[in-house]
Formats: sequence, C-alpha cells, structure tokens
Amino acid sequence: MTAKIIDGKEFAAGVRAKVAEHVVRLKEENGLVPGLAVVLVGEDPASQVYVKNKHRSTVEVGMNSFEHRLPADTSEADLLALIDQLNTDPTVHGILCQLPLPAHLDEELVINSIVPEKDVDGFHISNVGLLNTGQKSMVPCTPLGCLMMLRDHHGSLSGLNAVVVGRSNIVGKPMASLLLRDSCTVTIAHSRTKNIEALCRSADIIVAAVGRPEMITGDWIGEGATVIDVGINRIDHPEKEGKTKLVGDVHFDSAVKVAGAITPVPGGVGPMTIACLLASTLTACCRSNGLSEPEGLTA
Ligand SMILES: Nc1nc2c(c(=O)[nH]1)N[C@@H](CN(C=O)c1ccc(C(=O)N[C@@H](CCC(=O)O)C(=O)O)cc1)CN2
Repeated sequence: MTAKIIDGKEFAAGVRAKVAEHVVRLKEENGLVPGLAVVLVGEDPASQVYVKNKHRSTVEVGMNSFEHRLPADTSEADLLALIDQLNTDPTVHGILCQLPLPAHLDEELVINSIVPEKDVDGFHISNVGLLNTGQKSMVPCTPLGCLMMLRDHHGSLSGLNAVVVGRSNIVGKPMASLLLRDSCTVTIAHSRTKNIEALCRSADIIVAAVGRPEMITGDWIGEGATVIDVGINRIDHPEKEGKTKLVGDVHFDSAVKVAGAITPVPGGVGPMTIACLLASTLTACCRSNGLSEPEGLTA
C-alpha cells in the first residue's frame, strides 16, 4: 500500500478562501472587519518568520492585522499593559503572544492575561477547561487543523481508535480532547508508555506530536492507518554536508508504505496552523458580535 498524501498546503488554502468569503460578507452585511493582534517579544528567528507569515495571511483574507514587536528585554509589566490595552480595544477580536517567550517572562501568567474570548490560541486556562468539558471554547490552532484534515479524510471519526503520541498542553492534550469529542477512543502515549509500538500499531489514527525526529517508523503503523505528523524538526541533512533538512516525528519513507493516509513535513499540519488562526479570529469576531459562527471552520 502507498498512502494518500494529505496536502496541508492545499487544505490550508481552502480554509483561507472560506475565511476570506466570510470576511467579505461580514463587512457588507454587518460593517465589521475582524482584527488580529500578534505580539512578538524578542528576535527568535523562527518566531519572526511565523509572525511575518501571520501578518501576511491576515491581510490577504481581508482582516486587520496589528503587529506588536517588542524588544527581548521587555518587562512583564510592559507586556501585560499592552495585553490589557488589546483586551479592551474593540477593533481587536483575536490576540496571541508568539511562543516561546523569553525566559524571564512567565508564559502562563501572560497567556492567562488575555481575555478568553480573544484568546485565539486557545491556551487560556478557561478555554482549556471549556474544551475539556465539551463546552464552546477557543481551540488551539494546530489540533484544530489536524481535526479538520481528519474529518475531511474519514467523514465521521466516531468509534475509531486514536493514539496521540505526545502530551503537551499546546498539541497533545487538546488534540486528545477534540478526538474524544468526535467519539474516538483515545489513548495519549508518551515517553513512559509501555509497548508504545504495539499500541500505535493498533490505532486507526496516529497523531505524532512528540518532538522527536522520525521516531515513529513504518513498523509502528497498522496497515491503512491515518498518520498526522505534527513534528517540525530541523536535522542535519543526511546527504548534503553543512545543510539541514526539516523532518517530522514520523519516518515518512517507511510510514508512507504502510499508512492509508499521511501528512508530509513540510507541507502538512504546519500550514494549517496559520489558516486555523484566521478561522478562529473570524469565529471570535462573530461570537463577540452575537453572530452565527462560520460553518466548518470551528471544532
Ligand atoms: N502563540 C503560538 N506560538 C506558537 C504556535 C502557536 O500555534 N501559537 N505554534 C508554533 C509556531 N507556528 C505558529 O505560530 C507555526 C509553526 C509552523 C508552521 C509551518 O507552516 N511550518 C511549515 C514549515 C516551515 C519551515 O520551513 O520552517 C510546514 O510544516 O510546512 C506555521 C506556524 C510555535 N509557536
């Protein structure tokens, strides 16, 4: 068997197109323009690229983008003051602080200072609680993107066995909650899980979000399973000296021979993260104005 490749770039383009259509309608019918504020503290090179891409994509779908770039030595008090200002700005419907933050800033404190309704990352403790109790919440963008691709591929996820490898607050745990909500039987596996290979082999769906390059090889995967690879790991290029290569948490070449469907890295889950951020900003704007939510763009 050779797996179907789930093209995240194409899927994300579709999500952005749907968001753009809704934005036009919101403007015409309600005189509203959704606004997204992104806060970047410091000069982490990868974060700078992600923030630039977020700005470009936000503008492309017709939303307002408010970018705040702060120096690496910004004090917690100054950052909290900015968030406070964004919390009460009626033109801002979504706020996020690009992670990781510099070490002197308390990530939890900063995230929890964003009002939950504008927390488009879905990391605020209230949104975590709402998601885990099956209530309406803002949902983290990467798991939301994975869910959209899984629903598209399978139709219904009900009754499927899903193994989420990785227990991070940003991906593993919310992914498990979302799959459970769609009536999957969910297991979260991690570094201490016994017989992890056999567990993965029994899964209809594997979501790999462990942060270890190419850990999940073809022999961990059951024939025909769907494999969603969340990993983004830069490793030394095996053939080109001095060059690097981006790989996932799944060993693609062996996995593709066994899986039924698989997301590549790059070009799989990654592009969905920003597309879902736009979708969540639209959702936040609709909710805060008492309008019905865009169909197919939320969990
Ligand atoms: N506040 C947040 N911080 C971070 C998040 C997040 O969701 N919210 N996620 C990541 C970074 N991230 C978005 O912020 C992100 C990561 C990767 C991609 C992406 O498109 N990746 C490409 C490859 C890119 C490359 O060549 O390096 C792919 O997988 O195809 C988009 C967004 C951490 N911080």
